[in-house]
Amino acid sequence: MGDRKRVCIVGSGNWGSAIAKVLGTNVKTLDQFETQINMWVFEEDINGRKLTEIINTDHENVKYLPGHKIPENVIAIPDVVEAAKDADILVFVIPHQFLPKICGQLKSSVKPTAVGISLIKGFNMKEGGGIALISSVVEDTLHIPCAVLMGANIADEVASENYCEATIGIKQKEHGTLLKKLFQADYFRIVVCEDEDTVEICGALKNIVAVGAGFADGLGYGDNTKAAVIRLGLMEMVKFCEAFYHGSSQSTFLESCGVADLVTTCYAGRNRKVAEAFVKSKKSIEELEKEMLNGQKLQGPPTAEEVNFMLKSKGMEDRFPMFTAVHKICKGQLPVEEFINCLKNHPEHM
Ligand SMILES: NC(=O)C1=CN([C@@H]2O[C@H](COP(=O)(O)OP(=O)(O)OC[C@H]3O[C@@H](n4cnc5c(N)ncnc54)[C@H](O)[C@@H]3O)[C@@H](O)[C@H]2O)C=CC1
Ligand SMILES: O=C(CO)COP(=O)(O)O
Repeated sequence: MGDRKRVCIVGSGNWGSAIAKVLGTNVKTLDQFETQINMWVFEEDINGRKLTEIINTDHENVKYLPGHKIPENVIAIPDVVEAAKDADILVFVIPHQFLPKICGQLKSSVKPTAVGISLIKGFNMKEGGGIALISSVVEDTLHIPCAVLMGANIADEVASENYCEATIGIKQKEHGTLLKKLFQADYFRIVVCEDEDTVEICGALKNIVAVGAGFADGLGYGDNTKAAVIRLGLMEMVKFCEAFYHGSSQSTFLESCGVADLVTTCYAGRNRKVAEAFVKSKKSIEELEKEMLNGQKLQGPPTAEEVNFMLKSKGMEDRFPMFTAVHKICKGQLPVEEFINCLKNHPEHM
């Protein structure tokens, strides 16, 4: 029993709650893990009841994943330090903009032998310029290794147990087998890949492309246009890895974290949906996020801003016309009607 690993899920939004279902179910039958999983919940009041109390009593996250039960061995805890203090495996799954603050709170309390895995899609802007991977924020702040899990994983579909795949990116091969055991289910198939940076960058960048796909939908273009947006987006993702993260393997883009996540998000994700409404309603992205997502967060627009922060500082905006146009449109610096024009002279066509 002493060797059983304790798991803590840091986050309980739409994806956090779906993954709690996967992990809570898995640990009940695996002797490598303790059967209780702590889940940190950003506390809020829902019709006079605390969300932690609702999850611990009714076993459902009624706000962020309604209609799906969370196993009763997943315990919701409102204090992140308390939730994480004995954990051997920390699963990070919160909107990326909140991660630095949470890591700051955890800084001096996580086990030095713990291992992290980030399911978070986005980057972190560095104070002195440039951007950092979310996994490296975890590693640098908590001084533990951090793997990533990315894939074509719309949370509600995973919670419904519809067959899908995901990619674990991990540099420390020795932890890969254990993490795969923890996450893999009959309907959720995992491939472990050592090209961790590329896996993570794919997950972050595809949300920018999804915003572009939503713009194309909102402007009334059809499926050929959407396919072109997806393809050019993929080319920019590949080029981004070549320019800034050496050693990417082309085959990583063929894993679930690459092409598959792009496709699912460009057809069925929240970024696509809100971007389409942005074109049709003329409201701001911020207003629409509040109106349409009931507390869930978009990762595409802030990621476009983070990427632009770096591209602009390096004078490289022209080499990434889609990433640049998405950012400028979200910020009101470019009319959305110009989106397709920005793609007509893409470096891919020169
Ligand atoms: N939802 C999905 O289908 C998928 C999401 N992801 C990624 O997983 C990450 C987490 O996404 P979701 O679980 O969907 O989150 P979400 O979009 O449901 O966000 C809501 C969560 O953020 C929390 N929150 C709100 N304000 C906060 C604050 N100030 N500090 C800390 N937390 C706060 C809320 O309590 C809630 O748990 C994101 O990076 C997302 O891109 C990845 C794959 C699928
Ligand atoms: O990352 C996702 C699917 O893998 C979810 O994308 P959205 O945040 O656009 O819903």
